[in-house]
Amino acid sequence: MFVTDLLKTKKILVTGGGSGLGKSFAARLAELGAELVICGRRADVLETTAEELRRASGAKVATAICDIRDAGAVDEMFSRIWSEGPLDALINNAAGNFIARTETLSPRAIDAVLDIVLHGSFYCSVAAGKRWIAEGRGGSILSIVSSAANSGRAFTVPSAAAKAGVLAMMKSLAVEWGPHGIRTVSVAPGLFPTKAAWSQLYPDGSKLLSEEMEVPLRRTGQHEEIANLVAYLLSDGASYINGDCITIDGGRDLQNGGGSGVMGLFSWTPERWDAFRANSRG
Ligand SMILES: CCCCCCCCC/C=C/C(=O)SCCNC(=O)CCNC(=O)[C@H](O)C(C)(C)COP(=O)(O)OP(=O)(O)OC[C@H]1O[C@@H](n2cnc3c(N)ncnc32)[C@H](O)[C@@H]1OP(=O)(O)O
Ligand SMILES: NC(=O)C1=CN([C@@H]2O[C@H](COP(=O)(O)OP(=O)(O)OC[C@H]3O[C@@H](n4cnc5c(N)ncnc54)[C@H](OP(=O)(O)O)[C@@H]3O)[C@@H](O)[C@H]2O)C=CC1
Repeated sequence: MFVTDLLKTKKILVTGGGSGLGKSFAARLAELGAELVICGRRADVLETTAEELRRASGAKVATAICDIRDAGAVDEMFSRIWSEGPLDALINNAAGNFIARTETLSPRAIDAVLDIVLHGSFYCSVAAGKRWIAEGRGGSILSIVSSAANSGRAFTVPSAAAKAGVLAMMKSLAVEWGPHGIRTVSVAPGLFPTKAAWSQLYPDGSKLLSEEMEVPLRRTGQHEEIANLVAYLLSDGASYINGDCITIDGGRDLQNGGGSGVMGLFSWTPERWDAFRANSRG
């Protein structure tokens, strides 16, 4: 659907690009000619993905091991990237999330999500923006948020709050950094199956409705569909889109608002919650 060199001159950092949706974004951007850097905490995951992408597209794909909760590590990563040439775009995709009753969350559990999603996205955005501004060059920042940023969402409250913070940051920067030629745009995905999201958010018994019935189009999203949107938004064709948030969810948010997708969780017993906690990542 796009010319094959749509992103040929672009160098793009995808945080959390080693797995899930970030990996699918990286694969599509590489196919369209972009040079990539993917970052995350797990070296083996990053290397395996980078090798796969290089083999499939012939693109230049670098990896950076970085915990984006650490502001110093983020700045070092950006200095290393810049030493080999500036970025044209940043995708704030890395995230952490899990279902829990909010009253049971420890401070560390709250911080684990807020630090990755809100602070991590903030550190990366500033690390990119200050370099672009100092050099008098433009750039684009794309953040993956969620419709919970607008509506809130029961049982994933730190994620909803953090995504709302990211969305406010993106809208604010659209205005503040627009005069520097820096564009921001957010994407709010609906249901796009990934191993991590499904194990952390949708264990058996969490839903009253089948996934398909939550979505007016009666199916979950395909990674290719959101990857194409991301590619377009980072291309020169989208050069006048600034500060907006695009929802891509088959109409799910219009049907469900912020709450009905979690109704199954209201009937969970404390034992059921303990069993989920014992089996979840982290
Ligand atoms: C249904 C509809 C929804 C619908 C919702 C739809 C909205 C979709 C929007 C977003 C979707 C996504 O983000 S999907 C992306 C999902 N991907 C991920 O989550 C991958 C990355 N996740 C992670 O790395 C981990 O899960 C995470 C806990 C966040 C960070 O790991 P760390 O190793 O840094 O942290 P840990 O040391 O293990 O844990 C930190 C603290 O968190 C606590 N903790 C960890 N898991 C916990 C859990 N399940 N319940 C309670 N508490 C938990 C630990 O006990 C620690 O607290 P103490 O015991 O006090 O020390
Ligand atoms: N899948 C879906 O249906 C939906 C997803 N989203 C959003 O889409 C994005 C991708 O989610 P998804 O692909 O499902 O989840 P994944 O867990 O597969 O992806 C998250 C990525 O972020 C990385 N990451 C997590 N914490 C850190 C950290 N502290 N520092 C650096 N990297 C980190 C992980 O790598 P590592 O663990 O190696 O660090 C992983 O590669 C997220 O922003 C999520 O909120 C929103 C709505 C729905």
